Order: sequence, then structure tokens, then C-alpha cells
Amino acid sequence: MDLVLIESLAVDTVIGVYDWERTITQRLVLDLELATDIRPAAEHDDIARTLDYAAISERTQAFAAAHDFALVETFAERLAEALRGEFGIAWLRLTVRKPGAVAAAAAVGVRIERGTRPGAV
Ligand SMILES: Nc1nc2c(c(=O)[nH]1)N=C([C@H](O)[C@@H](O)CO)CN2
Repeated sequence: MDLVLIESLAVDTVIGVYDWERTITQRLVLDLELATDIRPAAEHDDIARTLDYAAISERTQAFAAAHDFALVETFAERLAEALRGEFGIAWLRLTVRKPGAVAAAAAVGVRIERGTRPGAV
């Protein structure tokens, strides 16, 4: 299985369960692993035959700016659903980190996998 990668993508959004968090924008840091077969794109040297990491990054930042969830779980689930639908992604792994949310931790967050891994039985 081939992967297109987006690592440490910074996005700004309203996120959090506490009252003070509903009035500010905070940064989340995302890692995405997106399953695709890269061979057609490589064979034809054609961006149209692969997952465009620039377009997906831009869409992810726009999604973050447009939403104000309480939980990082909801952010992850809804973003995964949107990206899979819009870009036809068969399988993805998404890590959402919220740096600074727990002072003693470098970051906290969630990791989800959605869809069917190509080649899985
Ligand atoms: N599993 C989760 N735990 C917590 C979340 C969350 O989104 N998922 N959020 C918070 C607060 O918003 C926290 O990030 C504020 O510092 C607490 N726990």
C-alpha cells in the first residue's frame, strides 16, 4: 500500500470543552497518512492521478477555520469524513494533536483510522 503524507500540518480553530476556549482560536497539529496507488501518477508524471497533498492541506485548514467543535474527537471524525468524501480516499490515518492542552505533556490528542486499507483481506 502506498501513502501520501502530510506531517505536522498546523491549523487554527475554535476547539475545547471549557467556556474560555469557546472565545479563542487554538492551534492543532495534524499528521495524515492517505492511502493511494502512486504508480499511475508516477507513470504519467501527472498530479491529476494522485492525492494532491497541497489541495488536501488547504482544504483541511479551511475546514478547521469553518468549525468550532468541543472535542478533538469530533474534529478528527468530521474531518476524516469530509476528506474521504471529497477526495475519494479509501483509507486514512489521522492524528490530531493539541499542543499545550496538558502542561506536563508535549501534546495530547487522538489518532483514528477510517476506511478499508487497500490490499487488506
Ligand atoms: N479526550 C479528550 N479529552 C479532553 C478534550 C478532548 O477534546 N478530548 N478536551 C479538553 C479540553 O478542551 C482541554 O484541551 C483544555 O486544555 C480536556 N480533555
